Amino acid sequence: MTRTPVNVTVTGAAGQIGYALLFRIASGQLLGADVPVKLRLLEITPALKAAEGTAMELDDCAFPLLQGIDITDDPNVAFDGTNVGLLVGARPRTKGMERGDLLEANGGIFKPQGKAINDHAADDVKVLVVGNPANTNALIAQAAAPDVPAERFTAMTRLDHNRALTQLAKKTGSTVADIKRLTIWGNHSATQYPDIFHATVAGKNAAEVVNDEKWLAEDFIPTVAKRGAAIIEARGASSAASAANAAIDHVYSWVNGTADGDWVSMGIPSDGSYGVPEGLISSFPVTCKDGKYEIVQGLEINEFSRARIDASVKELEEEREAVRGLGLI
Ligand SMILES: NC(=O)c1ccc[n+]([C@@H]2O[C@H](COP(=O)([O-])OP(=O)(O)OC[C@H]3O[C@@H](n4cnc5c(N)ncnc54)[C@H](O)[C@@H]3O)[C@@H](O)[C@H]2O)c1
Ligand SMILES: O=C(O)C[C@H](O)C(=O)O
Repeated sequence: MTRTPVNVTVTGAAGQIGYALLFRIASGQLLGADVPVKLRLLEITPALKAAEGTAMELDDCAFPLLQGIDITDDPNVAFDGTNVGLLVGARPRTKGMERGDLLEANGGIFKPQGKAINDHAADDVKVLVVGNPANTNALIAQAAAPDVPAERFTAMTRLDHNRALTQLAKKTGSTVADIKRLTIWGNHSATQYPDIFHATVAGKNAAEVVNDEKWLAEDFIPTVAKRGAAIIEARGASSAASAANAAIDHVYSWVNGTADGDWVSMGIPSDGSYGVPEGLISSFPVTCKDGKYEIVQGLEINEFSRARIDASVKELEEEREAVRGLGLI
């Protein structure tokens, strides 16, 4: 049977993450090796030509699953019939810009995009916000889309999750495939909390295998939380291929499910679980099945973890207050 193509919209398509992402989507890695896709590329007007260049290269790959590419600078066109929206394009922080300025500039992007999703996307639309500050940008887009179920708006913390997997594997002399049930809590920012207390390494409790709270507090957590800045320092540009890879992982898990006995981290609207105020888009451990995610319940949160989750959640609350003050939500 011929499958109906899935419409995937990528914003910021001419940017560096866009370049690392589009070819993987078109090759079937986002949704599955048997799922045809149509791509919609949204860019600002001056970057349309660059997006056209990328589209030419996509054509030149002759991907069997790629059934069309549209390029536009109009969010209403870009999100028309969209099933999966990857909101990558954002305003980067520039010199002299305060956090409030950044939130305001991004409000100008994510509010109209949220409205366009509300008015034009397919009923089953799933949204992943990658553009920073990702959690609060997702909140802005979600607030502008009251007709779309709130849980369809998610923010990316899978890159942090993947970073934490590798750091823990290195510390324990294992491979990432040996590690399960790791969690990123909170904001995709330096306050995030990578939690290994429920994780396992080859079936054994990771915190017990590590048995080194100093390493956890002074090495592992800051290394993961500040990895984005370390990449910028080393590369002279922010992470791109690893960010695109995490976006692929996030959507693939959401659509195709998580492995039995394991979970992933996603920034999702809180239902109040683990004391995270309802509605904040915060990272949680989730399992996915049949295109839906569920927060893993019943985890015991020790004092060490509680303080760190609370600190990151406090930052998210402050961001929410700031965008509320700007009339963005
Ligand atoms: N959540 C994460 O883990 C994570 C990881 C890496 C990067 N990021 C963030 O992802 C974003 C994109 O990163 P990048 O390296 O691709 O940046 P980039 O500057 O290379 O590309 C961004 C693109 O977005 C476009 N853009 C700007 N405003 C737009 C709008 N209104 N509509 C459509 N497109 C628009 C720009 O023209 C540009 O081509 C940044 O905000 C970055 O901080 C997030
Ligand atoms: O840290 C950044 O500013 C970029 C990105 O969010 C990352 O985590 O690599």
